[in-house]
Amino acid sequence: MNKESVGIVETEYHDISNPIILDSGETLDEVTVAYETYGELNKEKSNAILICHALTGDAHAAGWHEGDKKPGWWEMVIGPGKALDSEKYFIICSNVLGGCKGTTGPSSISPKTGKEYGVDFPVITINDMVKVQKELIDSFGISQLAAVIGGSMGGMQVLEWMVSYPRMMKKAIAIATAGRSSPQQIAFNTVGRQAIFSDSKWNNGNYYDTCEIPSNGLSLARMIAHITYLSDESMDIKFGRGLQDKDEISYDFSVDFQVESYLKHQGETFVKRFDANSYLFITKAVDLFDLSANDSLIDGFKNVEAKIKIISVDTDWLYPTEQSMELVTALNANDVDVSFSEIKSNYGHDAFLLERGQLNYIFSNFLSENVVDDLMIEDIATIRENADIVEAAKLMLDKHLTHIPVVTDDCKLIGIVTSWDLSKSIATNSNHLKDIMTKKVKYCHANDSIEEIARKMRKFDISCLPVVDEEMKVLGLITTDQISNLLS
Ligand SMILES: CC(=O)SCCNC(=O)CCNC(=O)[C@H](O)C(C)(C)COP(=O)(O)OP(=O)(O)OC[C@H]1O[C@@H](n2cnc3c(N)ncnc32)[C@H](O)[C@@H]1OP(=O)(O)O
Ligand SMILES: N[C@@H](CCO)C(=O)O
Repeated sequence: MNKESVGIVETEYHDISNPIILDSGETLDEVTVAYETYGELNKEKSNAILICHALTGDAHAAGWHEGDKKPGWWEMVIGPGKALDSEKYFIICSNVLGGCKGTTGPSSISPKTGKEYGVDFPVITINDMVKVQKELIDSFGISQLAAVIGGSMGGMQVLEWMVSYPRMMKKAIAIATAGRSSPQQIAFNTVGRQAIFSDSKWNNGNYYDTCEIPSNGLSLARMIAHITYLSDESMDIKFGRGLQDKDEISYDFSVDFQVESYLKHQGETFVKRFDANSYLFITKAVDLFDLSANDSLIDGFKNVEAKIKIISVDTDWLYPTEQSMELVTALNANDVDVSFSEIKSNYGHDAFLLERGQLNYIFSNFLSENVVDDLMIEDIATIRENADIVEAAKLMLDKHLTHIPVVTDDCKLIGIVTSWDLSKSIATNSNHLKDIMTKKVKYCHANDSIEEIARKMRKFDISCLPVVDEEMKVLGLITTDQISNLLS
């Protein structure tokens, strides 16, 4: 552990009080969500980032569980000073619905039968997983996430969030993923499921009260899947045609090659950490994933509002760059603010779990943005509503101003007066500020992004916005000149 880590963490549990109505039409009662958080939620509840995990991940994304030898699975990007900085953001990661790491899944006890669900667990979708995450986010009283981020199946959840809850996030990053599962992706998952079904110990999903689990089937499913997470190049670099613990080939069916031993190891370690029935339900959810509407991703993305980053990996043949480009094209067609980055890596699909430098760089560039607070002028003149026009004109001349916020005695914004309004007063022969000021004044908040308010100013053709707090008290002003200076 070092100072860049969030340190010792614990998984927490949230019980959802209402039933979850699933896409299949079935309902799930008494759903529990396992989650972890890193950092502090700020007063405005505006700094939360939701991390969505991939197929076999869990809520433990960062830090260390007491006694563990390895940190959480995305330790490389989460922690003090990293792109997902726990000193700046409140980071939440939860285990998905259907999982086996604390959130309700097939190995949980059904409240109806008092026994493990097994294959009586309802078929779930990525949308159902996101519904459960939304319940967790609501329980914190968070009305908008600063960002939702995830890779692979986590990226599918990100895309689902963008479509199902378009106003619930400011930004979204979807990595090594697709808007709909391709036939090849479905094919690999179905072979994995068949491997489990063909293990007699699977016993139609009823193995929880026996001491035998379908380890052969599950480990075979993982070995097949794991090949798709690597690239030919990375296998060649890691193993070549190297032999495992021998100098000569053995002319039998024992393990000869390092790659055989490696895959065996991946299969064996997987069965110690994952439930076979969860594997069935989660891979099925991935297969069913399809965000297109009328067979078109352009139609599917028509309501997206967040600012989006799509990331692919150049050697990922499971979720190839072309699928990411399909997302970018569909988002662009909807005028969504979307950008794209391709990670250069020989790791293949799993690069999103390994490429520390590139991920930190892309994330921090995308997440860091200037907010109004960084730029606004704080030392500003204000004027009371009952002031006369001469007083406003003198103030403008003395302080070289073109805009003065009009405020109540306790400094709450009620209007704005501009040099143009003063010229108007001569033409209309008005003496009182309240007759000429703009009463329906547009304003912004200190934590609004510069991009957002620049758009607002362009839309309403205004050159200056008062900045107010939650009680409408004036904190400062921001002008188009400042924004132009920043951009130049
Ligand atoms: C995304 C989420 O949400 S979390 C889920 C992600 N986690 C996983 O998928 C866990 C399993 N996957 C892996 O380990 C993945 O390969 C990664 C991406 C996480 C790690 O990749 P890398 O650091 O490149 O590790 P690599 O693929 O080389 O595997 C290392 C393991 O293989 C073992 N290994 C390496 N060579 C051999 C060999 N010739 N024979 C047997 N075992 C071998 C290592 O001892 C090590 O074992 P350990 O993990 O039990 O300590
Ligand atoms: N290897 C990762 C990524 C799969 O997409 C996992 O098992 O979750």
